[in-house]
Amino acid sequence: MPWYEIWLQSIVDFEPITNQEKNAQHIILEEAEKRRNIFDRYADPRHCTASAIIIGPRGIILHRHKKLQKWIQPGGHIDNGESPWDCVIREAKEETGLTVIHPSNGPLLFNLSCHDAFDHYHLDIRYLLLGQDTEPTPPPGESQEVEWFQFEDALKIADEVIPDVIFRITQSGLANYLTQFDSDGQR
Ligand SMILES: Nc1nc2c([nH]c(=O)n2[C@H]2C[C@H](O)[C@@H](COP(=O)(O)OP(=O)(O)OP(=O)(O)O)O2)c(=O)[nH]1
Repeated sequence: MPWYEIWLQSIVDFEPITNQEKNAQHIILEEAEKRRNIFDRYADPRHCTASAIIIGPRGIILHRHKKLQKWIQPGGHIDNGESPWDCVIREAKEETGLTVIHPSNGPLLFNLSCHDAFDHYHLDIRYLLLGQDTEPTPPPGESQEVEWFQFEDALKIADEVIPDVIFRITQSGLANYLTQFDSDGQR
């Protein structure tokens, strides 16, 4: 995994803005120190997942997770050898049908969360992705409930993740930046 050291350094460099993020950073670094295979979902019940925080002129994408029956961001388990930043592009495409990209200066780590997930425990690494202003087209088999939400509506419907994420979007000035795009995602 040639990208592993870059990933690890990005977790070390991450600047938490909430206690939840700070605790998650601590847990992920502790696990990474113990073993290198934290991306392998079959190696240990405690493993990394990756999530896509997709934002665009219409706000943020959420989907109603089929098993959880909760509105959360797209994401999932990381394939063997895949980097978390490639994983989020793949999962976003598989779960929403949208074309999404990383910001022009590279993958942007945006939130960390450790949570119970059925019989395992996720160390979830969340990246900001940019989506164009088009309708989601989830393929058959995936949750058909995928929608753009204005940030204030996302706060009402989604779980605990979204307040931290929207706080970071607001703090960074990204919300203002997004309003400068037209419906094709062009400046
Ligand atoms: N299971 C679960 N996932 C969560 C929660 N909160 C949360 O943000 N997620 C995110 C983390 C990952 O991005 C994604 C994991 O979804 P998943 O367990 O269905 O994984 P998957 O898409 O790879 O599907 P599968 O192969 O396990 O069926 O959901 C939660 O409370 N439980």
